[in-house]
Amino acid sequence: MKFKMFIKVCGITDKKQAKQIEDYGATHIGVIHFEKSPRHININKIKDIKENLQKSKLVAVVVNPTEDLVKKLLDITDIIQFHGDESLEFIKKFPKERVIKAFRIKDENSIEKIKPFVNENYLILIDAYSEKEYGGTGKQINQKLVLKVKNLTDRFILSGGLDEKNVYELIKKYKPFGVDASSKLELKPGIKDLNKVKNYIINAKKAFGEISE
Ligand SMILES: O=C(O)c1ccccc1N[C@@H]1O[C@H](COP(=O)(O)O)[C@@H](O)[C@H]1O
Repeated sequence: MKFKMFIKVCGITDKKQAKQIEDYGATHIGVIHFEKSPRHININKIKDIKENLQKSKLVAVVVNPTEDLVKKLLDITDIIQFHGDESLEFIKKFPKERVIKAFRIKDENSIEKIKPFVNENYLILIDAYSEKEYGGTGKQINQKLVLKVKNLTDRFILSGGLDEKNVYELIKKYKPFGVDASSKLELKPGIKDLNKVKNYIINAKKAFGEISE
């Protein structure tokens, strides 16, 4: 299925919240399967969330997983978001249309690492770099580096510190293929503030021209 726009809300741990966020119009719902994250949920909880969704795609976020784990997650979700240091060789083992490769953008060298994936037409996501955590930090990427990614490809998902207040402006500025937000929309890790989520989705839809301003 092709999406006209890509609006993802990540770090969901509760099936009722997942359904509500789908009803607000998110095209993608993200769950974290990484034990070191405060948003980690197990396979059974992921299945529960998937069963409760109708229109949106379920994305499993993983960090340096084994091949077996990815296969297990592909059976119960739609897309795998590789958010660690996975090699191109490793992610080539899985169907390209079901893969998002995330990059934590620190400096020019980070941009170089993206190139082979862009050349092979992978859908990429860019997030801010943190020394301590792999993601979900609420930090934004340096502007100049976002523009360098933009020079490489238009087909990228912008992430890192997005919320209901900045998403409109950031979409207008960088014209990404899609957006993704997590920690800035939370009441506490794993639990979303649904008002913020609703406004984030409305503002993203306005910026993508999906609804009138
Ligand atoms: O959210 C997490 O805990 C997490 C853990 C490990 C890898 C990725 C994680 N989240 C991803 O981080 C980005 C940005 O999040 P934020 O909006 O800045 O909080 C997003 O793609 C999440 O999927």
